[in-house]
Amino acid sequence: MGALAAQVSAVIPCKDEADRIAATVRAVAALPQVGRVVVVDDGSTDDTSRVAREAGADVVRHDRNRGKAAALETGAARVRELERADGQADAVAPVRSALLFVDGDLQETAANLGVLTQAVLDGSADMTIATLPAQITAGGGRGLVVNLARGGIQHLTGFTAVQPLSGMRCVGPRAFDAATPLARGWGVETALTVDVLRAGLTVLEVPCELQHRVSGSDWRGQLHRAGQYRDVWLALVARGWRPWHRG
Ligand SMILES: O=c1ccn([C@@H]2O[C@H](COP(=O)(O)OP(=O)(O)O[C@H]3O[C@H](CO)[C@@H](O)[C@H](O)[C@H]3O)[C@@H](O)[C@H]2O)c(=O)[nH]1
Ligand SMILES: O=C(O)[C@H](O)COP(=O)(O)O
Repeated sequence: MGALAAQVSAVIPCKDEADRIAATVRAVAALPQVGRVVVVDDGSTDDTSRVAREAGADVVRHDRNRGKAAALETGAARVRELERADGQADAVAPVRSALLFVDGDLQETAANLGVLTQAVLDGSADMTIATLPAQITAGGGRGLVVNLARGGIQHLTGFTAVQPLSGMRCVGPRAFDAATPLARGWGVETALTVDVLRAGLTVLEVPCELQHRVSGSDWRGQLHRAGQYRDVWLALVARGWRPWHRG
């Protein structure tokens, strides 16, 4: 592994992404900054693990579905385990790489994630967050979850996030420590932003040409949003947000 590639480790949480994960893994692995790609199969009922392994990822599997935040924690722990093993082999103290959190459904567009790493590696930000362009497929949301997350983050930190739910992030070691243990489920991104800012660290949103699978307006999509709303709400309340006290 070259010096540049040792600096970033990708963690890809996945639930039933067998159709998309191979392209995502290959695109991320080809980024010159990325030294490892860890896929966490979060209790998929399809072939996600096998396909990810065949595409070249290190794969860890949850026996049952535990949610995105748990998958990210498992992936981060796996990265540190691999780093410790490397350190022992080389008889040097392990270097903690920055973590690149990547959703499994980005496919080839994950090749554009390199722009997230620069500010973290040069020390000008502790965490970067990708902002996505308009998506080719229209989504079915009304902005309820996004507005909840944006308003809560703003209230708790003063920071206005353009895309507060975006899961594509490059997280430096100090930022990850500040946000650990991660908030559960879909609350993880909102809580990461709050915790990292409250630790006095720097967060930067970076435009990134990504396309992902958007949630529709059918019952499945709305159920998904209800879960997102619950987890974001819980993460904000756990951090002291009290919407019922606002005058
Ligand atoms: O129980 C689960 C469910 C999903 N995933 C994976 O998590 C990623 C994001 O899930 P997805 O269904 O694509 O989320 P979105 O509806 O697109 O959600 C948006 O909002 C989420 C926060 O609510 C963020 O995590 C996402 O990055 C952002 O794209 C994907 O790789 C999934 O396979 C898990 O690991 N475990
Ligand atoms: O579709 C989306 O953008 C997310 O699921 C969030 O939903 P929202 O539109 O209700 O904020």
